[in-house]
Order: sequence, then C-alpha cells, then structure tokens
Amino acid sequence: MKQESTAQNTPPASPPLSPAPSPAPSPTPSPPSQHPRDDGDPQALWIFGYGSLVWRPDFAYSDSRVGFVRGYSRRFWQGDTFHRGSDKMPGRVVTLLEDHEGCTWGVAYQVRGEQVSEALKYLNVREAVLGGYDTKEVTFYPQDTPDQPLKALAYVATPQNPGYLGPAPEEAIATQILACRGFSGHNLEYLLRLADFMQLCGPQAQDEHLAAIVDAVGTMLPCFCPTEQALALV
Ligand SMILES: N[C@@H](CCC(=O)N[C@@H](CS)C(=O)NCC(=O)O)C(=O)O
Repeated sequence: MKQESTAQNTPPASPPLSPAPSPAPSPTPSPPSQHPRDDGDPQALWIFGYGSLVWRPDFAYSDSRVGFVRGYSRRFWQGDTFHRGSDKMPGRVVTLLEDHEGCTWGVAYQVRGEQVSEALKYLNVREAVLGGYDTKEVTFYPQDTPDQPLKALAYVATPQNPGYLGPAPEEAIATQILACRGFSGHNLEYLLRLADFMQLCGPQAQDEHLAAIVDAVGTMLPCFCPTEQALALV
C-alpha cells in the first residue's frame, strides 16, 4: 500500500488524529543500525503498530501494510499518565504479551532514508520517554503476502516498566477507560479507534480481549451517568 512520504499520511485504518503534543527534547535513541533492517532495502526499516500507531503514526513513512505478528497477544495492561490518562487517573493502553498461541493484528510502516532517524527520534519520545515502552524485533506477516514475512520493530511495554498495570477483569479495564483522558484525548477514543481498525481487518482478525472490553463499555455506558464535572473531561 503506497503512501506519500509525508507526516500527513493516512494509515489504512482511519485518518490520523490531530498531531501529537510537541514532544520534549528527547534523549538520543539507539542508533538505527541496531534495528531490524528490510532485506530488500538495507536503508529501510519496518515499524509495527498495534495500538495508537495503527490510527495515528504521526511520522513520515513510505509504505504501510496491514497484517499480524504471531506469538503475541494484545492486552490493555499498560498504564498511561500522559496520552490517555493522568497521574491521578492513569488510563489503560495496549502492550504485547508473549503468547505462543497469540496473533496480533496491526499496521507495519516502512520508513526509508532520513525517515528512519526522524521516526525513531519521535517514537523514542512518544513511546519510550512518555509511554514506558521498549523496542523489540518481531516478525510481521502482511495480510496480502503472509508467505513473505518482514522483520519489524515494535514498541512493547514490559512488566518491568513503572507504568505497567498488568491483568485485570475486562469490566474493570472498561471502567478505567471510561473514566480517563489525557493529552492525546479520551481513553474511550483509544479503545474505539482500535476496535474500528480490527473491524476493518475483517473476520479473520479476532481479538477477544479487545472485544470483551468494548462489550463491557457498551453495557456500562447507558448507566454511566457522568456528572457535569465528568462531562467536562470528555
Ligand atoms: N506501541 C503500541 C502502543 C502505542 C501506544 O498506544 N502508545 C501510547 C503511549 S502510552 C500512545 O502513543 N498514545 C498516543 C495516543 O493515545 O493517541 C503501538 O504500536 O501502537
């Protein structure tokens, strides 16, 4: 799926949100040479998104593919006190859990030339500095060519990071999502945009954890009687 190499690219899921808040000066990310390279183009790098990167990459890329990674499941187990929550009310965002039976759908973005260092510099702030994520090499299977997998870089929040919240009943996660918002918007928007993307991927892309949280939110919303103050937060 060819994209113009501009930061205004619209990934296959839905148009990007308003630009992320301008990041604070970031520590120098690890040199790109340490990251998985595209065999076809050694200057290129694929970056796998499975959460907000699916609908708002906010970095320039040359190409994108919808597809999946095997051996991981997506879980709303990472706390977030910046993008979708606050120190007092941390939101919940996704990470990847190693799961032999797991399969997680998302979007891989190809960055080339100068895009590589720009993307890594930006993501280092958005994901690592502000989000507590670490980088990990994964094997990405494009939906259209699963027999031609790609090495890609993913940002994963491990249990060792201070923001990690870990497992909770889906109903509790839904309640937390309904109550939280941060600098990038309401946590509910994060959930529903991800659910929208999974809808677009078609029936072969299932995420029971995500679906259970969306169902729990749907059950709660009618009796979620926000106070005037709570409405002001949405
Ligand atoms: N690393 C995952 C999750 C990324 C994610 O959701 N990170 C949060 C940081 S806590 C973020 O960037 N949020 C921006 C937003 O919520 O719009 C991905 O590849 O999409």
